[in-house]
Amino acid sequence: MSERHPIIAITGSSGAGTSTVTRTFQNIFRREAIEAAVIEGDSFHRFDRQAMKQRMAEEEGQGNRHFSHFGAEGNLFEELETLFRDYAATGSGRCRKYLHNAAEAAPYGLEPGTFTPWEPLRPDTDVLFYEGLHGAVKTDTVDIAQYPDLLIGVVPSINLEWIQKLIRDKTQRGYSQEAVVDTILRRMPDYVNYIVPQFGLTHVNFQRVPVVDTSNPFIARDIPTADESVCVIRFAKPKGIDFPYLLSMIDGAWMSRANTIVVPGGKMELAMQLIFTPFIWRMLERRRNAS
Ligand SMILES: Nc1ncnc2c1ncn2[C@@H]1O[C@H](COP(=O)(O)OP(=O)(O)OP(=O)(O)O)[C@@H](O)[C@H]1O
Ligand SMILES: O=C(CO)[C@H](O)[C@H](O)COP(=O)(O)O
Repeated sequence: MSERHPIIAITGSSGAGTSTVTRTFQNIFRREAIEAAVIEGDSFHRFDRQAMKQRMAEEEGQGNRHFSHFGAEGNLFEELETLFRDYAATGSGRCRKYLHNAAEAAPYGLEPGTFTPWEPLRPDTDVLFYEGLHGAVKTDTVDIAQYPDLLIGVVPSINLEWIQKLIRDKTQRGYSQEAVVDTILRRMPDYVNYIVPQFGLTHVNFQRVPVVDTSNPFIARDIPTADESVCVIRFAKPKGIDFPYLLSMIDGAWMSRANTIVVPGGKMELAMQLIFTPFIWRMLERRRNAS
C-alpha cells in the first residue's frame, strides 16, 4: 500500500476478460486526467514462445505434462514483486511487453512470441496499473498481493471463461481448437494452485455468469452476450460501500448477500465506473496530501 505511489491490479485467468476491464479503467483514467503506467502480466512470463515450447517438451520428456504459463516456474514472480515494491516506494520500476501476434509485434520490428527489451517506467505517473494472471499471488517465497491498494478479480464462471479463451485464441491468436484445449488441460493444476487462490485475496471480484446454456463450452460458437449474462460483484470488506447508491443508479441491480450485488451483464462497465471512480478520486487526494 502506498499513498504516494498507488497500485491497482486486475487479476484473472487467460480469457477471463482482464484486458477488456483494462479498457474500462483507461476510460476512467482519461476522463480524470490520470497518468497511469500500464503493465501487462504476460511481460513477466519467464520464457518467450520458442523457449517455452522447448521447456514444455523437456518437461514432458520427464513425465510432466503440466508445465504452464500459470505457475511459478513459467513466470518471474520475484521480478513482479520487485516492480510492485519499487513502484510503491519510489514510483519507478521496469517493464517490457510480450508480443502475442504479428499486429502487436510489427511496430517493434520483432517476431510474435518474443519480448521487447526491459525499459524503465516513464517517470511521474500517478498510478501503476497491472493487468494479468498474477496480481494477487502469494506463495511461500513471494507476496505480490500485499502491494496493490486496489486488487480486482475478474472471474467469469469457468465455462464462460473457456468459451472466451477458445474463441479469442482461435480468432485473434491463430490457434486451433485442439491447441487451446490442450493448453487448458495442461494448465489445470497451476490454475487450481496459483490462479484460483488469488480470488480469496482480492478486494473486489467481478464474476460474469451466463444465463444461457454453456454446458459444453467446447462447442460454443459465440460468447454469451451482455443480455445473456449477469455479473456478481463481491466486496471482501463491504464497509464504506454505498450499496443504496449503486442500487439506485444501476437499473435491475439487486443484493444477493450483504457484501454482494448482482447487476445485469450490460451494466458491468457502468458498475465499475460507479464503484471505482470515487475510489480513484480518494486515492489521488491522498497522493496529493502525501506529496
Ligand atoms: N464482459 C464481456 N462480455 C463479452 N465478451 C467479453 C467480456 N469480457 C471479455 N470478453 C471477451 O473474452 C475474450 C477474452 O477477453 P480478454 O482478451 O479481455 O481476456 P484476458 O483476460 O485479457 O486474456 P489474456 O490474459 O489471455 O490476454 C475476448 O474475446 C473478449 O472480447
Ligand atoms: O496465458 C496467456 C495470457 O494470459 C497466454 O497464453 C500466454 O501469454 C502465452 O501466449 P502464447 O501462447 O500466445 O505464446
